[in-house]
Amino acid sequence: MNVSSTTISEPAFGETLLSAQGLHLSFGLTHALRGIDFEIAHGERVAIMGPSGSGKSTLLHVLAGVLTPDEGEVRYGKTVVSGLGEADRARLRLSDFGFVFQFGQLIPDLSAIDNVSIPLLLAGMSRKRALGQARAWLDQLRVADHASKLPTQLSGGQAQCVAIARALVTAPKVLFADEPTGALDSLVAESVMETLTDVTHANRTTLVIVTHDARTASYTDREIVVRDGRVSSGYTDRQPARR
Ligand SMILES: Nc1ncnc2c1ncn2[C@@H]1O[C@H](COP(=O)(O)OP(=O)(O)OP(=O)(O)O)[C@@H](O)[C@H]1O
Repeated sequence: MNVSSTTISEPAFGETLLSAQGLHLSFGLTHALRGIDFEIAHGERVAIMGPSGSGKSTLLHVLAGVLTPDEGEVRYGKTVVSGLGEADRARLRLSDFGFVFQFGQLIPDLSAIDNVSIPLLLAGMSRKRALGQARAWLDQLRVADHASKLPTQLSGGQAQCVAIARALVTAPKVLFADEPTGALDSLVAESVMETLTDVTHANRTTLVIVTHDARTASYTDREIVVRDGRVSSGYTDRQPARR
């Protein structure tokens, strides 16, 4: 069972799924986004890169409908996300988007498998079924052996893989990740990125990842570089380090 109710009629693999047009956003006197345009295709894995304070996280939040731009438009399929009210954006995030953060933000008192099953239980799935699906995702993320451990008993990389499993368990169309490897040492970061890009590829999940780390970005299909709230030097297309 897929708990997500698809909000959009899904564009074909490779067609535009998410687009930003003329995005501007200020926080008081800080003009964080100063006119951002790009498109992301269904199934693409994209890294948003740039120096500290350039607007990467703000852009991710606007794309995901957490923040609304002052000017411009975010489209997800045919839906103008930036035109939706707060409640509709919250519904869209729950049904179609998944989120991973720098620190996994697992619930400390719950085992890995219970953490992963939470979104399914909240969506009304039976506990038995939710645990079965959670275990399958832990398996895909290569951490099924650690299912019964508490977050404090997991390594940083294992915890991040559990957090990714939790973000994917509802089968989101887009996974947004903000510095998912930022707290990991470089070898562990590579292993997490390899798993993350393999799993999103296998499930045809579009991946939008904010990172300032070139090695992390190298696992994606394309980089969008942001400087001073603008997309700098167009796009960098390349073959990802791993497929
Ligand atoms: N809630 C907020 N209130 C005020 N200013 C903010 C807020 N969020 C971001 N900013 C400002 O907007 C600009 C862009 O911030 P943002 O967090 O998007 O940058 P970033 O590229 O993600 O930085 P980092 O790599 O350091 O996380 C910065 O000048 C920041 O101080």
